[in-house]
Amino acid sequence: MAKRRTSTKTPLNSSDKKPSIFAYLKTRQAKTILGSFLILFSAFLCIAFISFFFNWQEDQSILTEFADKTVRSKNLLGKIGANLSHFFIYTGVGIAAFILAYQILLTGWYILFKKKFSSLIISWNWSLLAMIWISISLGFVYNKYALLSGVVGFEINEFLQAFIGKTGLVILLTFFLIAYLVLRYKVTFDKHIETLKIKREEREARKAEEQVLSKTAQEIVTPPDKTTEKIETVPLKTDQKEKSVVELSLEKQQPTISKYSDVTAKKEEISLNVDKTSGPVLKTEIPKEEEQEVEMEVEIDVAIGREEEHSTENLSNQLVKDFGEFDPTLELGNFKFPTFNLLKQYNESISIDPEELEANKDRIVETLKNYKIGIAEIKATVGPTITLYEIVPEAGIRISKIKNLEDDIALSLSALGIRIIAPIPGKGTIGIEVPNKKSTIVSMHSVISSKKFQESTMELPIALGKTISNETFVVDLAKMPHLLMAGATGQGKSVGLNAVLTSLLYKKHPAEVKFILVDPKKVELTLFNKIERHYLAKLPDVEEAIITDTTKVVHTLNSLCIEMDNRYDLLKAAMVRNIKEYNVKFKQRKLNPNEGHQFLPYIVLVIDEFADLIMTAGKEVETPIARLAQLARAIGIHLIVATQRPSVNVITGIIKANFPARIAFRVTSKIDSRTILDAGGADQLIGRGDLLYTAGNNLSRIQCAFVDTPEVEKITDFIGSQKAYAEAYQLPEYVDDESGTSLDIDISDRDKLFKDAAEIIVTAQQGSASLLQRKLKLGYNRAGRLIDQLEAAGIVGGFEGSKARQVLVPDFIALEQLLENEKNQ
Ligand SMILES: Nc1ncnc2c1ncn2[C@@H]1O[C@H](COP(=O)(O)OP(=O)(O)OP(=O)(O)O)[C@@H](O)[C@H]1O
Repeated sequence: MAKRRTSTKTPLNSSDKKPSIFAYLKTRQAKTILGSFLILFSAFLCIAFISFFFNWQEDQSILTEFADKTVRSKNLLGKIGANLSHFFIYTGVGIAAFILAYQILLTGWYILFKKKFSSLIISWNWSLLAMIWISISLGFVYNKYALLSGVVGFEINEFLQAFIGKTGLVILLTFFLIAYLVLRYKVTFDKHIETLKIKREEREARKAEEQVLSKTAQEIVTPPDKTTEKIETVPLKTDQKEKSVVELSLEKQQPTISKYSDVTAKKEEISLNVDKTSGPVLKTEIPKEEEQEVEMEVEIDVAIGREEEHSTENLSNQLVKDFGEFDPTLELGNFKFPTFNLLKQYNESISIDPEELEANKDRIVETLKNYKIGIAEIKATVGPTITLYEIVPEAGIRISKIKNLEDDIALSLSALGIRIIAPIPGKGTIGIEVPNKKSTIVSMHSVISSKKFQESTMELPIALGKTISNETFVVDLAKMPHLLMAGATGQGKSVGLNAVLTSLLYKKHPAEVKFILVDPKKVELTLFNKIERHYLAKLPDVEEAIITDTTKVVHTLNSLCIEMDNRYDLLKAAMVRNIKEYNVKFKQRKLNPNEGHQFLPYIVLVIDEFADLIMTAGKEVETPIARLAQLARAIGIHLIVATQRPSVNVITGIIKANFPARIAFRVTSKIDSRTILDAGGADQLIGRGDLLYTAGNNLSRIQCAFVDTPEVEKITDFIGSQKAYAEAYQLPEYVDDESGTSLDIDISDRDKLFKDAAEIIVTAQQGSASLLQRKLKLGYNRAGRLIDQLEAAGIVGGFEGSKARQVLVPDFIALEQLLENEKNQ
């Protein structure tokens, strides 16, 4: 039985293995060689053809003696020229063979200058038809000269005349000529009549214009005392008149300057109305700028022509112009983000107790003195729960010496949670973190309302809490790209998870992010049920969006893998590298939704109590998690995995390797700290949200923001009360081995679209459900069922993991036979 999976295989893969000769033929060099060859070959043919017309009779006798060196041909291009010409002209299509030479020249030109081949193919088709028509027509008109029509034209002529007679042949040839002109050059009778009409109107307009011009010229030329009658009665030819206007106006323009300007004004008017044929009359008079204007008009026409080539680009631009960029939030356009007042505010001003600071400083200095470590300088930075004492040791003191004294210093300060950082990276000082006697709560309100968070442009910003210097600490989950959270029970893990989710709820629209929540403890994340139709994603036909059951977790993880494969297919089709670029392209309407493209929300999978899952499901959970962790970053699937038990059999090597971002709350042993962070330190935290964060390099000590259950409830109520989507975001269906459909599917039980599906699969030679989904516009379930039925019928092979199934039927005929045989059984 088979799992239904979406394939990631594409036809492109096959092209990777093409022999290198094909790859070489696509190179510029090969194209230059081929293009040049064809152009020269066309010249060769032309010369041979022309020479053939003069020497064909003499050369006819030597055609059979091709191999004989002593026999010479009269053709300029020798025996090859004579033979080729004989073949194409005499036995071929006669004089029309020149069209062939022209087409070869055109092909060479197209190859050389990278033109589109589609128009070349059209040109070839038309040329072949023209060659046959010309050859038949010439055969009909000059049937005595076989050279003009060639044997082809002559024979077809004879044949047609025997059936339809001479008159019939004339009618037939005329019909083909009309059809050719109409189809190829779009010539129609009404168009022709219209052109004639326009031409007549133009002629009349020109006459009128000439009359105006000659009249005006006469006004300038003829002194007031002269009569105009004489000039009017002398009929002049158009060009004569043009000349006279030009010459006269140049000579005699001085006396009446005002009139001259009148003339130019009139001429300008005319120039706007008359057609291009009247251009020359005015050209000598038009000032240079006006000429440029006329030229510019032509250039504009050319530019429009060029734009049409980029039709997809234009279409998307046009769509964006007409409808604006695609707005994924439009369906929930009135959605309101939760307000700050839903979050509690605490007194968060850090109280500095100078006595405490002084006492701690004295103790540190004294302890170090006991070990003969002198201090040159000491500086304190007071944070919400911790104060950092930065020490600059006296010259000559080895840092490793201080590092080794960590436990002794902690003992003499008699305080829990002391951590020594020697040296502080990038600072050259040694840090000693000492917990404050009175810690300050870092509220979610303070971090969410901070400028840093509000103004962040991150994809998935998370306000984790505050640093030791009381700065809000914001990180991007999209960059992490997965997060591992661990800590002993009661140290603030659940609060931390809520802080992460709250951050995203305050910053991301339901269209932009979806959560998959796995909560084996069944109590921690239940509040998020209220925002199921806004923010949650779930498997189809599953009631509860929050997953508590191990089997469902396995199904969901595998379904996420399918979603991942699907998304990679979409990214590949869109030719982008990641979800961000994909969504930008989609918003710009450059991706067609009819081809399966859609706006992709980020998916955040949160697993609370990962240890529990690993204990019950082991590899079944670990494998898809590892796969997702390795591959899902580019397509916007991010994992947050939390566990109480940070032992190596829970946080295995493969998982750790793919979770570079880690958060450690307080743990009970150094070993646990090492398991989580690959470093000590988490065992020295003070709990209650005190955490160490690493993204693969430095450790940062953060006080996690505190958000309690009533606050989360208020936020989810606020969101839940707003208009939601019809249903939660649907993940692809996953059918595992046990629940898979039987392969003995009865022929009568087959889907209506079975035959269509079989034809699609056989044509594409690719057995994938997603192909059927796209082509037949089906849901995943139905496409999956069809694939099962195709497998049962022996049309596609079995399930092969992430690869597309093999197609077992090579072509249509074999498919027809197979289906026919089935019916007869
Ligand atoms: N950031 C914080 N600031 C202040 N107090 C906190 C913070 N985080 C947790 N606490 C305190 O610690 C208690 C336990 O926190 P939380 O429930 O998150 O622990 P946990 O690690 O999830 O425990 P478990 O694993 O048993 O669920 C909270 O009830 C709260 O009083």
